[in-house]
Amino acid sequence: MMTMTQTETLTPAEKAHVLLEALPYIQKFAGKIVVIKYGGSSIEPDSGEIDPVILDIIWLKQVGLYPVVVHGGGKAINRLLERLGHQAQFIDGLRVTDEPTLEAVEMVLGGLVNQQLVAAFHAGGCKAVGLTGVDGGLLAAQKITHEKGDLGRVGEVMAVHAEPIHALLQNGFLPVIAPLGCDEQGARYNINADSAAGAIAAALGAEKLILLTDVPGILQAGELINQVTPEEVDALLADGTIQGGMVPKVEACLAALHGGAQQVHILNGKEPHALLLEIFTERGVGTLVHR
Ligand SMILES: Nc1ncnc2c1ncn2[C@@H]1O[C@H](COP(=O)(O)OP(=O)(O)O)[C@@H](O)[C@H]1O
Ligand SMILES: CC(=O)N[C@@H](CCC(=O)OP(=O)(O)O)C(=O)O
Repeated sequence: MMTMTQTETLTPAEKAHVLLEALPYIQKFAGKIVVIKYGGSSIEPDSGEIDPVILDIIWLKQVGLYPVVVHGGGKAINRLLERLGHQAQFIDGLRVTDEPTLEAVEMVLGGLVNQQLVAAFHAGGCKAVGLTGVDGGLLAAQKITHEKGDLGRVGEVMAVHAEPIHALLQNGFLPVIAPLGCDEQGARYNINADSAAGAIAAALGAEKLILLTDVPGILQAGELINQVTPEEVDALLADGTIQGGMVPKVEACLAALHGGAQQVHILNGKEPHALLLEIFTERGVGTLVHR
């Protein structure tokens, strides 16, 4: 966040310029849906300060965009599992989820992290409503079959029933969605948050999907890749440049593009106000995944 000292170094004309520079972007994006995935690696709950990411999202909403937040919480789940003496295990960035792990996942995603975020929005003067993909049948899921092993209660999104999101947006609420889902028999699943965000962005035909994480974007030999096509993503997956938690992220980007989202970005949520800089200035940050 810009401090008083920093803003005082700008002349009044420079301050006005900063505001005016945003005008065409506000005009372009007002009324449009922007799905923001807030990664567990960049969420720092209870840090004592208002999170700049929360402020940015409130700003987007205030100037007429329709943000939809999908959150992760992988690190917080790991912390709870550690306290319970349960070992966390991943295959290609997806958590192997046995029954006790599913309980921990539901407590952390549907409870702790979701409510921390909703409360933080509330403190910023923004009406947010927390829900999971189980609520209103939002995320219809089925068990994932993975070639490298049994992932247990991990689901893939088969359909998005977006009515609860539209109902909240139409009534002025910011949806804050935890990535859980269920099937028609009522079996509940742990869904990777990037995958959930990609499916939701596709279903909403979002103007943008923005994945916030703890790295500047897709890196190759330590260098940021500014723009990448689906074909280039396939090559980066095949040669092992993209691994671990970045795998579901790029797959979510491709699914969102394929499903009709207009622009897809991966940004560093720890870079102050990366969201505002990406949407409201000419300065592109992070990696743009484009057709
Ligand atoms: N090519 C790559 N570029 C950037 N990050 C990568 C790449 N390959 C693997 N990663 C890993 O992916 C991580 C981001 O995924 P993840 O830890 O799941 O974040 P989040 O919790 O924000 O979803 C990075 O911190 C990095 O360790
Ligand atoms: C199946 C699966 O891996 N689910 C994730 C859901 C949370 C998540 O994706 O959180 P981040 O975005 O912080 O990584 C998990 O259990 O960690």
